[in-house]
Amino acid sequence: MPQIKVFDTTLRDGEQSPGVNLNQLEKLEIAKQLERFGVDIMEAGFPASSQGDFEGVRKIAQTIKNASVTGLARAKKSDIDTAWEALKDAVEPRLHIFLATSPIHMTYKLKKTPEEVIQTAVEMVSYARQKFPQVEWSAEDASRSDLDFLAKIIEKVIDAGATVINLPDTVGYTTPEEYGHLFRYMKDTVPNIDKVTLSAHCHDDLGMAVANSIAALENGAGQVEGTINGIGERAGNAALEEIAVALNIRNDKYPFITNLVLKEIKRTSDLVSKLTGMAVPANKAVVGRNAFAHESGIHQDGVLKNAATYEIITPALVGVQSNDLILGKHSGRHAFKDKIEKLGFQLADEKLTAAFQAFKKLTDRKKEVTDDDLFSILTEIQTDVASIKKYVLQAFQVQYGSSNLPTATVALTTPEGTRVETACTGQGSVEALYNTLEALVKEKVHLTDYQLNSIGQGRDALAEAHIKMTVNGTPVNGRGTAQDVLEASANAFLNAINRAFLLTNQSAVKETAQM
Ligand SMILES: CC(=O)SCCNC(=O)CCNC(=O)[C@H](O)C(C)(C)COP(=O)(O)OP(=O)(O)OC[C@H]1O[C@@H](n2cnc3c(N)ncnc32)[C@H](O)[C@@H]1OP(=O)(O)O
Ligand SMILES: CC(C)C(=O)C(=O)O
Repeated sequence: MPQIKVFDTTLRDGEQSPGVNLNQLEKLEIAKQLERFGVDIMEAGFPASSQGDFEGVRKIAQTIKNASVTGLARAKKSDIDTAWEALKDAVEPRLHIFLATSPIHMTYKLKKTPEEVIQTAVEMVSYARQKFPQVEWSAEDASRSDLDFLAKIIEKVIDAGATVINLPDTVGYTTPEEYGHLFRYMKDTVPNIDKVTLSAHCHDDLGMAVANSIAALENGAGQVEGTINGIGERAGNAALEEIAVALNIRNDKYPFITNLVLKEIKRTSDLVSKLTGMAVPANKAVVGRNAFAHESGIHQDGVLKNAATYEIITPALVGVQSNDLILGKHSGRHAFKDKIEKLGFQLADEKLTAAFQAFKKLTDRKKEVTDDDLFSILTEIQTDVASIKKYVLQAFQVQYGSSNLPTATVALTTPEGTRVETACTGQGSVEALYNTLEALVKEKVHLTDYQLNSIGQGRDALAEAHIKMTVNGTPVNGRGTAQDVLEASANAFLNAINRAFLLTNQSAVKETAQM
């Protein structure tokens, strides 16, 4: 059975989702989880696009040992040089250069003739090969490019040293039949095509990204690109977890193998959703909350008699477990450390102590502490930049009644260490709380989105709030977890402001990432 390579771009194309901004610690946590998931290549960012992206790619390149780390570059020497500085310490430095080949992109965006595009692509790939052992070249908007022009440029770029040729459906326009034909055509037409791996990269604008990716594999692609939960520019990219499970369950039809560890799917999906603030729709294939739920009587009856009547994927295959009860109130540090390592976390001593204290505090308030609860606490602590001065919630109280005006009283310590407190009203409890927090902080904030979810099930489930706001005009996300919804909301508000400090103080993230 042909082995195909899986190229994850959650940290680059996925991060291009509107409203997503990950800091370096968060990117590093996702990268470590992608390594556990078994991706062959991970695109860690676009190093020339910002100092933060450069540092994030560099840290991931230095840390990840079991996957090839790559970064994106335009067909420009300065982008390639910057990418080399970020990637040179990777186990197998790899560059991803793109240049558009469709008439509309060449004419209006690049303002280049087709001959100039060929010349630039050839020069830049050969320049990149002087540094990088692996160079992927992407013909941006390949699916709307002229087939013969595409065949010509691909042949020349391969001669210039490209090792992978990617044919993206950049705007999500193609159909499975057309996209399959594109790959077959290049296989049959380009004389030196067997020297390289062909790669598929699909967007979901018409809801066909996964089907198109699989059509490419059936027609000669040896690599498939996508993101976790299908996040990405506009309607997103092909969802890697869906491709992985489709290839596994329908191996009779799609006889390809990958290095992916399917039981890491759920955890990878949860982590990406939590850190990006992009909730997974309940009905999403493979990882949605309802993917394994059976609601109607006839289905339930069938499943009770034989689960295979209505279940083509077992929850265990993708790592969805019945929430095991875990450590309790009287558990000690050793058992706790053992458990968190099984959950895939490695915490430095200081963070381990903080995690243990948070766990103990939770056992006082919550009857059952589940793997999901622990995962949430540990992710928060692992991605906390302890060295930065920040706002800390000291205490709060909200008075709410159907016949009086909701009022919140809040006490905080400011980044300078001063305790401040005040009270404000609002139309509802959250508004009263947010008005009070806004009155206490110096920054000018504007809330643009607010979402509340529960982690796990049951009345005592932890609450998780995700918000989007602008802080002094800069868009940031915030998230907060607590047993109480209002406390989770307050934490999310302060988390957003504290994360905004990080955008202006990347060195603090760098120090913490080194711990
Ligand atoms: C299909 C994709 O997903 S491609 C990746 C898209 N991702 C991103 O754009 C996110 C990161 N981008 C950024 O931070 C910024 O756009 C930067 C730093 C890369 C560039 O910023 P700026 O220098 O301000 O340029 P801006 O983004 O406005 O315009 C892009 C320029 O790159 C050119 N360009 C676009 N693609 C390429 C390419 N593949 N190779 C060379 N030049 C290119 C455009 O023609 C334009 O050039 P011009 O200024 O001569 O008209
Ligand atoms: C850079 C390329 C591969 C891309 O993201 C696209 O074309 O969608």
